[in-house]
Amino acid sequence: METDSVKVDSSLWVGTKRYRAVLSGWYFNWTELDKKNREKKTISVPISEVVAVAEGKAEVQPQKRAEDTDRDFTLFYVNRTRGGKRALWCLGRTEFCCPSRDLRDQWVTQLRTALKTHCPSRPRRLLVFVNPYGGKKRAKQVYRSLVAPLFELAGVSTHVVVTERANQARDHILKKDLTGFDGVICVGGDGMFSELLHGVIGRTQQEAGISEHDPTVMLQSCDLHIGIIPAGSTDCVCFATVGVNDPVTSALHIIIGDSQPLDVCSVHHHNTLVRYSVSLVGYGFYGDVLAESERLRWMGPLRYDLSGCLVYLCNRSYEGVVQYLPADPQLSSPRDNMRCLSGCRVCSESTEMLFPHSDSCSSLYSRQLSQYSIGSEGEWMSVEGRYRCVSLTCMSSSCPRSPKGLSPAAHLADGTGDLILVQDTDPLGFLTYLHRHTTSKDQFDLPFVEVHRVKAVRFTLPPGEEDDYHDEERERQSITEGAQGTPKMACNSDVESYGDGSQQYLAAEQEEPGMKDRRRKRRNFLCGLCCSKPPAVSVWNCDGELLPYTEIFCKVHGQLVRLFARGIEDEEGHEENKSCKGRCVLH
Ligand SMILES: Nc1ncnc2c1ncn2[C@@H]1O[C@H](COP(=O)(O)OP(=O)(O)OP(=O)(O)O)[C@@H](O)[C@H]1O
Ligand SMILES: CCCCCCCCCCCCC/C=C/[C@@H](O)[C@H](CO)NC(=O)CCCCC
Ligand SMILES: [Ca+2]
Repeated sequence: METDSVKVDSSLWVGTKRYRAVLSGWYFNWTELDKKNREKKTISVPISEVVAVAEGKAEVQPQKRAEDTDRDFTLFYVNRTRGGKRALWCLGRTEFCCPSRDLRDQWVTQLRTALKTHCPSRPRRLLVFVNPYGGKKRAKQVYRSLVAPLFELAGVSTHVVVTERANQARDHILKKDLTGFDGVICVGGDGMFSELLHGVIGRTQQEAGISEHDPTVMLQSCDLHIGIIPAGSTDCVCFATVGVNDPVTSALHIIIGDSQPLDVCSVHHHNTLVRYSVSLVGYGFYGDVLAESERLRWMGPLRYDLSGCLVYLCNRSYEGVVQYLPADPQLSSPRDNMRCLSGCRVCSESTEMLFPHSDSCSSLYSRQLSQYSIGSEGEWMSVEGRYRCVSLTCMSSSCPRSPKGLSPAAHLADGTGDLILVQDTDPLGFLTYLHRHTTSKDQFDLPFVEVHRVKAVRFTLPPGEEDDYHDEERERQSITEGAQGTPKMACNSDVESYGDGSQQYLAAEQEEPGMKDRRRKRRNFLCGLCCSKPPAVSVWNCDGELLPYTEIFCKVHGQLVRLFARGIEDEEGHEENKSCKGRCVLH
């Protein structure tokens, strides 16, 4: 065996075939040799994608891990397969047989040393929240059978909390001691992710002494990583940041410590924080669909399809004034067909602009303040109209229902969001718009649709609509709350004080005098949509939660949080990998 600080090289057996194995720098390669020692194909695994190195003929399941034949070692690593068009990750496993025990021990030691040296930022201890009621209610099973064995194999220790109520995960992160944890994980859907998002951002701002309510403030970026094991109904955040909603793929991204920054939008009402969003702040169609679907929670993921059809048939549109602060058009555009893939250039270049070297931080801060100050009207654009829907998304928001998403060219970490305005149109036109979310046709190439890349958005009702608005808004609030009252599944938007009570969100139950009386005459939402006088206002859908306010201000915070993910891998790259079941083969 040839050994120096960077290279380990020896002959090994895999089954009946002989290989030349080389550990060099960032890669472990093994090349098949024929009887005349001629090199055939090489399999190459980056050290960053090695999950574990075990002595003997080891298995993933610990109970089967006993066989320690003294010349063998087993390598576990990330392997790529294909799930439809997308790349799924699974666990690769190869048993190597060495000529001697001594050589086996050297290989195991060197590979483990390489792992420690090259992968210092892998999580060692994780706090895991499992929502037993999300999606198809299979989260506990998914975690126990698919994820926990992988964490154990990789030596990641966990503290697991099976939630007993909504907001338990958020409150835990806000209030409990998190010393020693390298990340927080949710096993559930977008709602559970949102709990972690609010907990992590809230806690970081509390510790930094920053008020979350002030929309002009630059929030502190969060160090604690968030991981998502998808087990929900839409799993949009997982799908849009990983490319698939597959628990094993996500578990492997967590284990190898991938890190993907993510833009977050803060939503304010009268200078008070209402909620944070990453995937959708949507008024009109998406708000109405959510409001209706909350009543149908018992149906599970199918609730969105039924409520989507019902709301579509109601043919609603709403008036509004939309003001927006455009992002720099030189950097990117929502219609440039550039997909945000792993290692995205637009996102990397944005990092430098979002976080320039510390000495110029104060000037950036004052620049941002002036950009977002309500007085800098020069840069703001304003449009008024009647809309089928108004949507703001910080990322593509692709999901299994819509594989390219609300805005296919949006970026995960460029500090901007895409504002999509769909003006009132005939039912066929709107159906065409919706249908294009599921095909390769451009959903923005329609005369009644406009899209803008923005940094902030303000939505108000047209002058003169306020009287109607106040009645409708209160009615909506009571409906929102009615939806929250459905069995077990409370919405996130209840008011609670966190720890010292300093950071409190403005939410549904913070009601004005007279609300309780109005709530008594709660009416069926669908009836309100399809019969009698159509409502003048819709409701905002904020990442799957209904907002109790119509007039809102949204600001995008670039790269505010980090996920255990790496963005969507280039699909063409995987086409090449297909021949070797995902591992790179060099000829
Ligand atoms: N033990 C619990 N009982 C009731 N509700 C809970 C519990 N734990 C979490 N929740 C709440 O359930 C809501 C929905 O959960 P989750 O996001 O996991 O599934 P989903 O709604 O089916 O998926 P998606 O959000 O992807 O559509 C979350 O907003 C969360 O706050
Ligand atoms: C004729 C075919 C028509 C098909 C139309 C498909 C349009 C799909 C667009 C998908 C947009 C998803 C945006 C993500 C929203 C999530 O943050 C949120 C929480 O999970 N989900 C919903 O609100 C659930 C919202 C569900 C909307 C349908
Ligand atoms: Ca973005």
